[in-house]
Amino acid sequence: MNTVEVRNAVKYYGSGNDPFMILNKLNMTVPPGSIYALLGASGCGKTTLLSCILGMIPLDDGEISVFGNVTTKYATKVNGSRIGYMPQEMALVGELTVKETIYYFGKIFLMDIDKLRDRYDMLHKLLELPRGDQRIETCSGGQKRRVSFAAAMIHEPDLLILDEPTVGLDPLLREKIWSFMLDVTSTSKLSIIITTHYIEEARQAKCVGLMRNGVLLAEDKPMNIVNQNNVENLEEAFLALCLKRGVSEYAGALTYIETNGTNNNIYNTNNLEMNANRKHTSKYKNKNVFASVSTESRSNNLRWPIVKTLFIKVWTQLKRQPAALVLITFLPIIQLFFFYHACGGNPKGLQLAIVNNEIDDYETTCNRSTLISTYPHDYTCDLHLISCRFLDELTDETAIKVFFSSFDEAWKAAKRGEYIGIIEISRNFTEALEIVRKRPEEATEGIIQSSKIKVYLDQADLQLTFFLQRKIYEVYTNYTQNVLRDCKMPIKLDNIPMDFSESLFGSIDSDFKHTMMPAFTMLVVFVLSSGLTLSGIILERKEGFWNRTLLAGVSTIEILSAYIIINFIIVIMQLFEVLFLLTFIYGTYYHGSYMIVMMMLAILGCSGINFGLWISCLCSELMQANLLMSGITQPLTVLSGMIWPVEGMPIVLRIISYAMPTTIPSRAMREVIEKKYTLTHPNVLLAFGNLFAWFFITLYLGISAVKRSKYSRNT
Ligand SMILES: Nc1ncnc2c1ncn2[C@@H]1O[C@H](COP(=O)(O)OP(=O)(O)OP(=O)(O)O)[C@@H](O)[C@H]1O
Repeated sequence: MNTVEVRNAVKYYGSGNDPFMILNKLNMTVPPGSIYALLGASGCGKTTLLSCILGMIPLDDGEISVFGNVTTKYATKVNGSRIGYMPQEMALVGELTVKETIYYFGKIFLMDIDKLRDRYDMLHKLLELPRGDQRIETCSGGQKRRVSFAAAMIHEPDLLILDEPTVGLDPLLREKIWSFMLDVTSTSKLSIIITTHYIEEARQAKCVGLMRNGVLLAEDKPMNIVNQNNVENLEEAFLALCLKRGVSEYAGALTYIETNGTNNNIYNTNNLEMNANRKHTSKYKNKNVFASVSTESRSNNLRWPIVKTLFIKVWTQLKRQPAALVLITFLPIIQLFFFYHACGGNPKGLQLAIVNNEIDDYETTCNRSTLISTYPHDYTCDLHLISCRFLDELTDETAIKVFFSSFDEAWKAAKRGEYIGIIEISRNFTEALEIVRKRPEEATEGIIQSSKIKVYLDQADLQLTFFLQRKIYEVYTNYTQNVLRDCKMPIKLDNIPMDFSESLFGSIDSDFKHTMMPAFTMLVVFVLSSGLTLSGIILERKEGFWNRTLLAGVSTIEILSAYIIINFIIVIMQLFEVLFLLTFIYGTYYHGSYMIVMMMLAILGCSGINFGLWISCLCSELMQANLLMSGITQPLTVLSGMIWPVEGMPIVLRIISYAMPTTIPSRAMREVIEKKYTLTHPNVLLAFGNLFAWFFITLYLGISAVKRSKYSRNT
């Protein structure tokens, strides 16, 4: 039985309307115990063919069998441990050492530790590997290639697929590797498929396949090919074969021609005709009906030794990136620190232009005597230059007063942006107020207007305007209440017949940041856990390590488990940090249950992990994923009700907002904290419903996306 047989393999790349043929009814046979050298110009489809054999990408038509397992519509499974694969790119993890890398592969193949040690020592010597404790990121290109080769060989596979293993190696080492391969293939059933650009080194192979335009021009012993073409060496034979075929480089330049599918070995230029028409109407076009052989995980269950190996690998990677570790540890604290100190504080240093027409000079006129309203000797309560009293209440805490002698001047200065507003008091302010207070029947419209303090505020900055309105109102209330108190009148007589002194929940002087804190904390937890997951997975997929691990027979779920466990630990650590900071450093008052808050944040963190998983499958580049996450974070923030109450949004946005994982849960979290709501309260139950829905939906999206794009496209 041949180790690999490829029959009439057809493979296209490109979109449905513009497919580009890479394999054109290609046939290939790899006998057991042999080295098969696949030669061909760059871009002719060698890697594509190997990927099809490995089951990383499906054929559009044809059949591949590996160890006699023929592909069908549903991929035939081959035990991953029977195959060793060295991809063209390094597909190694920079943070691991040489020894850790090779041991990693040994362990995911569940090798016995003594055997693993022996194999490592043997390969270390044979391949002249760098020191075992040297990190991969510090190895040269050639050293990395040798480590990658050793990793593919460590478990003594039956089939070794090597994509250009000897590039960048010195001739002596190349020779050493070839003699090793010749030795093992002659003494065992090991078959090796090797692609190489060094045509002459392929001389040593038992069989050579010369590939061009999506077909094998020839497949035979090197000497036979040389002899049949009456040339001196393989290079000349390849040239001669190419000249017979024509000049076009790619299979895509050919029109698909049906053949009888039996041209197994030797080139056949007659049954494939050149055609300038690149597009074609093949009945197989983009059908992807045949999946090729795919390596199989050796068990459907989670194998804990493998999960442990994967976990150790992710953890080692993490701890060897100090910057990432510091960020992961301190980012939530940093974000909360900025939030806590930047939000909710009272604006300071605002300047108000004051035009007090009642007095000429505030400093000299408004003194202790003008601040007195009652005269105990005759028990009267006559107001005197009462504007002084109002302005005395208006302290720098609210705004810095800058006096102007005319309204015009103040207006111009405010228009120049020098002042946030103007307060204007009329010339006969006290008199007018006395009339309104004591003889309201005499109060004309003019008198009423004069009795008012006019405030002009810059409405361009609404936050500041609202702040000042509130503060000026407080100043006014203090001022009237003090006057009433001096006059021995009930202070409740101040002019708004409403009392906001009692608060239903929370403190009357509740800080704005306390209101925003739950939504902000939730956003931090969700976005950080997503970001952490997606960056780890995208990098792993991009570097090809993901594919390599899958091809070793590890299941996607096992890889994901390691990520999920490690990210879950990080999320929990971050939660403790956040709660510690909020409770002990910032003294956020927690009346309610810590446990409920922790549970909410933990479920949200897990949803974030799932969400990151999903995004990592949608984007192949980290930059794309980061942009997408930024795009998602912005509406998540705006719609969370943190910046503006959800009740103020249009109905459609309100619905979207309530469906977000941060709106209802953050509201419930605030209610747990301030109103001591328990798990049985409908709002808390609703929040848990929302969080669990997010958890399960994102889990489904994440896992199904990972399964759909099992192998990353970057290899
Ligand atoms: N995912 C893809 N989508 C579209 N085209 C692709 C894809 N992967 C490869 N190709 C194209 O298919 C052709 C064959 O690529 P492949 O990597 O198989 O060539 P190769 O013979 O291995 O080249 P090299 O020796 O340089 O590695 C190339 O033209 C390449 O650009």
